[in-house]
Amino acid sequence: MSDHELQALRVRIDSLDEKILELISQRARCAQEVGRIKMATLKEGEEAIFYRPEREAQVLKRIMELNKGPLDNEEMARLFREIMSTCLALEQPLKVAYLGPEGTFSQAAALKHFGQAVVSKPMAAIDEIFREVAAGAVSFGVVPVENSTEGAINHTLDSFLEHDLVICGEVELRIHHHLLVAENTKTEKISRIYSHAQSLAQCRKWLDAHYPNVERVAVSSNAEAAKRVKSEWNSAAIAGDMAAQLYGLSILADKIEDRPDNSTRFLIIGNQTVPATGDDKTSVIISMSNKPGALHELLIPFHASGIDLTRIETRPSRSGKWSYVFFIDFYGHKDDPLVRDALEKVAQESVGLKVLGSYPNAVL
Ligand SMILES: C=C(O[C@@H]1C=C(C(=O)O)C=C[C@H]1O)C(=O)O
Repeated sequence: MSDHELQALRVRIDSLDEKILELISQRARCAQEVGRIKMATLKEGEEAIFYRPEREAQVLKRIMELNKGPLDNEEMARLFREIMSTCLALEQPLKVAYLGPEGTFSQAAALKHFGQAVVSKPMAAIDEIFREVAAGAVSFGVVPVENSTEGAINHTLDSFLEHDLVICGEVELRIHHHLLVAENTKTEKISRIYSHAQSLAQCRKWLDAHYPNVERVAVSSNAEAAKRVKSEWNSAAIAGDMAAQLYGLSILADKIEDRPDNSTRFLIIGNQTVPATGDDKTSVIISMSNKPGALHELLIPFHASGIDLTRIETRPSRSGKWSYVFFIDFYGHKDDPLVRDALEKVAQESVGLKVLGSYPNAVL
């Protein structure tokens, strides 16, 4: 390519950037106007809700449908995710609590879901995230709920039994673990590997093959593991890209998770119920009396209405020895007539039914 052609393309890019700049500014002014109308139409005692998860899901889906390349749909949606996040911050910066410290996968999930313009607040434990949201100190919380290799995150499920919060969204994150070391680590003398118990479990086979005799130490988070390695010459950590960058560690072995599709699903918890988008999921907790065939009976109304269950998890109910509650997720919104019918029947059969929330199916 001649210099002349290159120069012409750069002039073209400059002119396109000017148009993009003008369009983004116009879009931001529209979002500001939406905010102004929301404030003006507020009834007495009502709190303004600027963030609309259902609307954001629709905007992203539409962009993915309209996209003709060369950027793939996910990349394009991610750019729009950031534009929306920044526009929303003009109305009101969202405060979001996640499982800290900084650099955890929970933080990565929060930023993936809400975009970089949120104010994110690290919490020390899952239960504290629930409390922070319940107290109104943050608008939303991000909590891990299941991992494709290791299954349910029981702390999160149990917290739903103790708090009255609404699930407003979900986000799935591919989890890539790396073996990380600090500058001063003697890599041939590693005698200890730190990580969160979940991550150690997700890399069990790799560790058995490569470091069978090294002590595995479970700590409160991957980021905490990364932090510790900074000051110990004989240890390594298992954590992700964010923690590696944040704590200035280098990658001794990358993508060491046993399953290549290793992913974690996170839930967004808040106080607002989310209207239907036409592509939603619902999560419920059901307690049944402890009698033979209880689970079968409970599932009949879902089956009869053709509702597609995506997950069922059992936990001790905490209200009696050997009594259980079921966490069930399914496609559909609680206001869909079919879902409403099925839930009414389930309520009749069960001891207790609690709808945790209906929310848009994860777009990104
Ligand atoms: C602009 C709005 O408010 C927020 C910003 C959005 C955006 O930038 O597209 C979308 C939904 C809301 O989170 C709206 O409700 O439409």
